[in-house]
Amino acid sequence: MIGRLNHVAIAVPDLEASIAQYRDTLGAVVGAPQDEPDHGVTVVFIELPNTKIELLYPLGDSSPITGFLEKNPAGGIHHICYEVDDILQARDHLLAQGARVLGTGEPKIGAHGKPVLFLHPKDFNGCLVELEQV
Ligand SMILES: C[C@@H](C(=O)O)C(=O)SCCNC(=O)CCNC(=O)[C@H](O)C(C)(C)COP(=O)(O)OP(=O)(O)OC[C@H]1O[C@@H](n2cnc3c(N)ncnc32)[C@H](O)[C@@H]1OP(=O)(O)O
Ligand SMILES: [Co+2]
Repeated sequence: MIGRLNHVAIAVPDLEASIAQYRDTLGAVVGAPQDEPDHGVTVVFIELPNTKIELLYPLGDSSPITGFLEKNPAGGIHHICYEVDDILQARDHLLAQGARVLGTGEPKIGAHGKPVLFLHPKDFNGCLVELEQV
């Protein structure tokens, strides 16, 4: 059911410093910061030849990454995103398997303009999973 790795997301405490580090120290192609108010984050995509890195920084008063950054003040890997062909079919299969789909259970439009869903990290070895329909 899951396909390609779409991105690995890293929550960061200082977005400008992380942008400079990926661009100047690691020599990567770094995109412009993009506010995602529906998700409570500002994102920056870093294009790698085989996948993307998504830098995450809190946006607004109730960002879903605030608690994570409090527990991990230096930042850390926050989630991985797998591609799926049919997100509703994937969701229904996962629910039938006993996995917990976060939020309302209905896909939201993600940073690439495509439907996304999140799965509870406690159901996947402590790893928050995002699914993106491509
Ligand atoms: C724009 C879009 C895109 O790419 O298109 C995005 O990615 S938006 C990316 C941002 N959006 C999201 O993350 C949406 C989905 N996330 C959520 O609904 C939430 O962040 C939860 C994953 C449910 C966590 O919520 P919250 O921090 O309030 O819960 P909590 O502090 O009570 O945490 C419950 C337990 O889960 C653990 N926990 C929390 N966040 C975690 C993470 N990212 N990875 C692994 N474990 C995590 C906590 O340490 C805790 O474990 P212990 O009990 O053992 O201490
Ligand atoms: Co993501």
